[in-house]
This record gives sequence, structure tokens and C-alpha cells, in this order.
Amino acid sequence: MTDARLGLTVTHRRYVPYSHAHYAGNLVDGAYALALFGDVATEVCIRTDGDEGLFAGYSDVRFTAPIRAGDVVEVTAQVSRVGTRSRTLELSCAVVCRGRPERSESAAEVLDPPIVAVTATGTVVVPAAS
Ligand SMILES: C[C@H](N)CC(=O)SCCNC(=O)CCNC(=O)[C@H](O)C(C)(C)COP(=O)(O)OP(=O)(O)OC[C@H]1O[C@@H](n2cnc3c(N)ncnc32)[C@H](O)[C@@H]1OP(=O)(O)O
Repeated sequence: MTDARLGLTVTHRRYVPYSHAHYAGNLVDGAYALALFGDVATEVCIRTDGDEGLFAGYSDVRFTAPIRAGDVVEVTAQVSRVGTRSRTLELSCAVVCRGRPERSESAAEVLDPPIVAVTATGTVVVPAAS
């Protein structure tokens, strides 16, 4: 029998504040995306198991494009495996809007298609079912 939790997908969107710019070109650090993965994974755990869960680890993290202050990012987690207490998640963070400061200070546009900036596979652990 297929577990109904397999394939469950949760998406968060977030504006990247300029207060998070850390490197040249208004880049944010890689840990910024990992924090967003923690938040989206928390909602997955609430939906699958009625608990916030704990991140146990990542088996793969790839930084494929920069995330900049002024971006709007879409962060997605999809359940790919359900163990006894562990759940494996396929995670991605894509830039869906980006500032265009060369046009004007506040100009920005929707990116079509979005730019995938970070992908990861992660494992969360929830308490044993009572
Ligand atoms: C999603 C969160 N709400 C947001 C966060 O980011 S939390 C912040 C970062 N995480 C933490 O602070 C967690 C610190 N770690 C722990 O508290 C523990 O290590 C743990 C709770 C994650 C696991 O400890 P424990 O309950 O003793 O684990 P086990 O009984 O040995 O195993 C239970 C299942 O979990 C699987 N597993 C354990 N460690 C890992 C790992 N590093 N990578 C992958 N899988 C792991 C283990 O195989 C068991 O799986 P099954 O129950 O058989 O499916």
C-alpha cells in the first residue's frame, strides 16, 4: 500500500531583505537557503506527523546559482521516502523575482522561468507514533 504522505509538497515564498546581503554583488550566504529549507521542512513535519520534527542531515546540497538581496525565492519540499521516524525530502530554492537596479533603484521583474539556486536532499526525524 502506498503511503499517502509520499509526494506531499509544501511551498514557501520569501522576499530576501537587503539586511541579509553578505557578499559582493548583494549575494546572501549559502546558509540563508538552508534556513529556509528548515522552515519548509518544519511545515512538512507538521502536516505529516503533527510535530515540528528535527533535521537530521543532508545527503546532498548543491548551490547552482546565486541568491541576491531583493530576490523573491520559492522554497519547496517534497516527501520522497517515509521511514519509521525519518522522512526524506527533496528540497529546492528557486529565484522567482529579481531586482533590476540598472533600470531604477526599485525596478524588479518576474523571472520566467525561475532560476533554481539551491537543491538538496534532506532527512527529518519525528517522534515515534504513540
Ligand atoms: C525541521 C526542523 N523543525 C527544523 C530544524 O532544522 S531543527 C535544527 C537542526 N537539527 C537539530 O538540532 C537536530 C539535532 N539532532 C537530534 O536531535 C538527533 O540526532 C535526531 C532527533 C535528529 C535523531 O536522533 P535519534 O532520535 O536518536 O535517531 P535514531 O533513533 O538513531 O534514528 C531515528 C531515525 O532517524 C534516522 N536518522 C538518524 N540520524 C540520521 C541522519 N544523520 N541522517 C539520516 N537519517 C538519520 C534513522 O535512520 C532512523 O530512521 P527510521 O526511523 O528507521 O526511518
